Amino acid sequence: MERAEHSERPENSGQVARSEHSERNDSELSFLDSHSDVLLDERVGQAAAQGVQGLAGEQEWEEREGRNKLRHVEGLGELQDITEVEYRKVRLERVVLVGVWSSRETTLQQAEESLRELAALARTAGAEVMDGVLQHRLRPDKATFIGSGKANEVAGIVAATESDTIVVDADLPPSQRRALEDVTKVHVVDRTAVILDIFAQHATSREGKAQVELAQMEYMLPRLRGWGGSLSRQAGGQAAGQAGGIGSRGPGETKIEMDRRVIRTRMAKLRKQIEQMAPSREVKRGSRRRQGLPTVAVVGYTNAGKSSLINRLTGSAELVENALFATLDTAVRGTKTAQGRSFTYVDTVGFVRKLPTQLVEAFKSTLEEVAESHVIVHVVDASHPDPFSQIDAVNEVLEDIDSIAGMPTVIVFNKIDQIDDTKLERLKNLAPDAYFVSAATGEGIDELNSYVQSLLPKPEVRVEALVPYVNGNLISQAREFGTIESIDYREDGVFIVCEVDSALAAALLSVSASTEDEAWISA
Ligand SMILES: Nc1nc2c(ncn2[C@@H]2O[C@H](COP(=O)(O)OP(=O)(O)OP(=O)(O)O)[C@@H](O)[C@H]2O)c(=O)[nH]1
Ligand SMILES: [Mg+2]
Repeated sequence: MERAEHSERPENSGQVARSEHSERNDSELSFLDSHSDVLLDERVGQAAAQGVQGLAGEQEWEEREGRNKLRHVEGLGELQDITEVEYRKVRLERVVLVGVWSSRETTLQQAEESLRELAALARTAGAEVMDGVLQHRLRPDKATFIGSGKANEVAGIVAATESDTIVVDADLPPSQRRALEDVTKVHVVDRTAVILDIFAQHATSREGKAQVELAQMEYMLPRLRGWGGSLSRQAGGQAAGQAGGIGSRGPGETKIEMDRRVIRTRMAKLRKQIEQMAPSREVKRGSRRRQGLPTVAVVGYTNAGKSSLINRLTGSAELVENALFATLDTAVRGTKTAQGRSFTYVDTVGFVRKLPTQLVEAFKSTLEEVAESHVIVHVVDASHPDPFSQIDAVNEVLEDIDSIAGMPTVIVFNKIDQIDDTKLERLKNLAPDAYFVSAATGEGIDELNSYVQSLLPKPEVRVEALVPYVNGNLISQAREFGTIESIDYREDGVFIVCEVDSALAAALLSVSASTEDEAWISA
């Protein structure tokens, strides 16, 4: 009777969890406590949607449906309807992970690694991972993904661990998900839903939030029928046992239609909003371009240490977290070369294998930043068991950007403080051109820094000019945006030899006291 447990738990909250699961540490418990309120209503909603009959059974169900109906009668604003939709969103708590792998496609190690990554994703989304199982089979079962026998086994694990959700390490078609839910009697979500959930929790900018919400709705739309299926089954189940099921089916289906309409309207609105926000991003990038600032895009798999590395390289303090997708909006950090020339690092959103297609749009702003950069620093976690597969996953995405062909790229293995010399040597052999650093200890950072600086595009025009002291601002601009070859403070002005962009070259020449043949320009 894990069902009764399930719907009972909200009332009990964290207190019971503490005595039942004394192996949990306090921080986990306080984490649970802080979430229990939010989850309370969600759970009841999920229980209903999954066809779970709680202690109160039919009564509770009817009350729930009644509340839904009532909301619809009152449903004046979009907001209320969206709240209805909201409770269908993923809320993970105690999860069991399930993966299927075939030796035709991967190795056991890779499959395990993928499941471990899914565990990290689930934890980042706020779930507690109770167990993870892999099944070796040629291809997923058409009906239940893992086959009905294994599904029953998983149902056993779910019951034993008192889990409330199964997370499948794949993109699960709605029909398979429904069938698996039928057998296991708990909520089943897939990898995409988990990633979307993380993004939804982490997005901070208006544009980021809008993009993630759009992606979530896109994901949800074709799956609403699935939820509807559960509702109808619930009605059918009740009809079989007791009377009165049919009445709850109608409203359920109507609700789904309502939800769909609401979702579509909302999606259209979001698309418009995002469209309107794009120009401001373009303006920001444009102004950097106009200033002639070279840009270094730092890309890499999530949690590789991109933000840490930028902090190290620029002395800034960006958010660093041992969580996947800590950075969800691209951030630009200004810094200077050893010669005082300004350039910027762009911190980007981390990549992940099997990135939900719905999120590709959200990644576009990151990709645009990469496309407009001058140098790419590709950060890899050297301590990961299979760093090269992460490199491949990132390259797969980068390959779609046309303009990066031929762009200077540096592969940087980070976190070398975490690996032993043997592994370091092996990596160095496998990637002889790469840089090996530790953002944590600072090892290798200076070499990387000067190499990156040497890759920056050279300002295209060489100028010699005698700049009057009143035009001192031009000298500082030359320092900031160009490279100074020599500078001589004379009585009649500053004699400067420098390389700058053509606009600054023209400005320098126009003020230059060029009575003699001292001021000249060479391309
Ligand atoms: N030991 C060690 N840990 C590191 C190093 N660099 C980063 N980390 C840790 O790795 C984790 C991820 O670092 P971030 O800089 O947030 O990684 P990121 O690539 O920006 O991650 P996302 O923004 O989530 O994609 C943090 O816990 C860091 O403290 C390193 O050189 N050595
Ligand atoms: Mg980051």
